[in-house]
Amino acid sequence: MTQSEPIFRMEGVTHRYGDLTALDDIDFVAEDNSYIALLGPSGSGKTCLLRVIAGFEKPDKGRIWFQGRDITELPAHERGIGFVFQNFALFPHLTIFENVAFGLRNGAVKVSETDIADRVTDAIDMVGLTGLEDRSPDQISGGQKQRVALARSLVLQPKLVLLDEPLGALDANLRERMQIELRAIRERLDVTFLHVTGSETEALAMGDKVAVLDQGQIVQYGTPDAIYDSPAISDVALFLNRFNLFNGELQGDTFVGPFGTVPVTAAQPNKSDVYAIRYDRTRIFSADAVDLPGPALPVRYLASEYLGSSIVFLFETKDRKTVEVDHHLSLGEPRDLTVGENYTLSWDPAQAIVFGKETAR
Ligand SMILES: Nc1ncnc2c1ncn2[C@@H]1O[C@H](COP(=O)(O)OP(=O)(O)OP(=O)(O)O)[C@@H](O)[C@H]1O
Repeated sequence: MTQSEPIFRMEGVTHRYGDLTALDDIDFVAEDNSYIALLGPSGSGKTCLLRVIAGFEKPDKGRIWFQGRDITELPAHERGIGFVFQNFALFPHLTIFENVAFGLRNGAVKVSETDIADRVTDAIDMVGLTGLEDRSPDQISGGQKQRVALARSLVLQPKLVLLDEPLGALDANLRERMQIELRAIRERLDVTFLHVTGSETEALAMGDKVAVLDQGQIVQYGTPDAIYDSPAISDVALFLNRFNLFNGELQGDTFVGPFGTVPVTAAQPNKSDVYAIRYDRTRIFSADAVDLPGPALPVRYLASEYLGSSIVFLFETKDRKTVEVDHHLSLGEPRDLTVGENYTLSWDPAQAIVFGKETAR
């Protein structure tokens, strides 16, 4: 992948629905030829952001540039930005071939029948559907419909394609396969994909970069590694679903939490005081262990779940908060635990991330 000039840029974009600010002063840049995942919880403004970029909604404030041109006032059909909807939105009365050809036949620029045939054939080949051209949408599977929707967009040779939860309607197996295919298809074309998802696993697996949206603001934008290793605020750590988060109080260079008072060397600015430690960095000790690597959190063991390459252990603190430990099986067999028994959880304090209303002194 090459990272070059941004193909797309928005500055200060705000969009309101009545009193509700769905997009709040968003600055966002998308590089040419890259896969960007847009992650956020339900209602954070993901769809609204895509609709504003596509031109289906006009922002109340701010400007949008695409391929060096200000497109803020340009209607959707003149933007040259592709859009793949979650529900595929195929025309049921048209064949697969005609569904893919639709944009070429109905676009502003007249395209010859020979060119239509060539481009549609190429696009259908690109998404691996050669041979199914004459079927109708009700004669193909969900995954194949998704590919037709993608081919219909790619045939117009856009430089930016917006995908709104493109894998949301597929079952888990197919979703994983399509994740790999979507990345492979994009890599073969000189195109940027902006892929909206509510799934942190999907965002981290697919994006060259991930933008995290929260309450209409992009709160973090970086590589999956950077987001995973250093979430900017505690809400990002929460969406990632890989951190135990403890509320408490940051007092100068100590944090007072359910594990007692522990020293803190640095804290990230946040709306509240939160201590975060990753599931896979939390370790299990017996209740009376003394030789701990760091803080001591007393817990009761609840249950475990086998996930193939790791085992997830669930515990409960005294104030009934669930705490998770991920034990990767490459580290060897985990210890035997008894449901209902007390244990101590601990971790290397250097691996914790502390968020605070005031930064640590
Ligand atoms: N047409 C509309 N009129 C009024 N409010 C709207 C409209 N569309 C969206 N909203 C509101 O704007 C906010 C952002 O909505 P949006 O659909 O962009 O969220 P989302 O992140 O895509 O959520 P989801 O993952 O559930 O689809 C929400 O609070 C939503 O209720």
